[in-house]
Amino acid sequence: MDQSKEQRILNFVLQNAVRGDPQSVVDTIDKYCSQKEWAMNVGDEKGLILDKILEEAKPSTSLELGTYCGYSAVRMARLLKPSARLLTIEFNPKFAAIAKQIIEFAGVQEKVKILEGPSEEIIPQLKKKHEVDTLDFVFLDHWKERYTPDTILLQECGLLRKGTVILADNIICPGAPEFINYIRNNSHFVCTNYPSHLEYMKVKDAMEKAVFLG
Ligand SMILES: CCNc1ncnc2c1ncn2[C@@H]1O[C@H](/C=C/CNC(=O)c2cc(-c3ccc(F)cc3)cc(O)c2O)[C@@H](O)[C@H]1O
Ligand SMILES: [Mg+2]
Repeated sequence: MDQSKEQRILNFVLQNAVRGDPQSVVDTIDKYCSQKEWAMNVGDEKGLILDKILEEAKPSTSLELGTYCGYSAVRMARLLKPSARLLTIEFNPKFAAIAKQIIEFAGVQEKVKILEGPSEEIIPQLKKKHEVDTLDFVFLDHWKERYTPDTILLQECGLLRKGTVILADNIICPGAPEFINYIRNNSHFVCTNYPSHLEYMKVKDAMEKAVFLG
């Protein structure tokens, strides 16, 4: 049975990146996906926006929706302080298995916990089962039509606090129009748009930051 693109990305990392060096893992995935096979990682250009917003937030507890191969999990974990934690939710077991190996190869497995399953099931378990109090940072990069329901679910579960930063990928491409309409018209959030480009392409994209006001 021939390999999947995600398995080819994993193999390229195992053969070309430096074990224990998260920056080399990020750079190696970007190299593969810009030169060999496109993949839906947040990428290097939007990755720098993610880096800056994450560093400003200095989060202790972060959540990512949509792990995929673990590129953004490694990218974020490399900037977190030693005691900080990143929980990342992925419901495709094949992608979760790839991400686990990439996260371990990068040496950030102490900071990152992959929660396998659909976000709508796992989010309500975060407080009791995963000992989360409130979230300092949330990265939305899963199915775009799920950004709004999951943001509402996070609020309903009491996981947002005054100042929680939510950052959403793909506001233009593929687009999340329903989320943008919801979040920009919600007086409990202050929104900022960050124009950029689709990963590894010249196509326009953007990220949206929404800070919860409580
Ligand atoms: C059911 C909702 N709950 C979920 N719970 C847990 N994991 C979920 C969930 N949804 C999706 N996932 C996972 O998140 C990932 C999905 C991400 C969806 N992302 C995109 O569609 C996407 C797509 C593009 C894109 C842009 C231009 C194109 F021409 C083609 C594709 C670019 C991006 O940056 C993207 O993020 C997968 O790993 C999937 O298994
Ligand atoms: Mg994306």
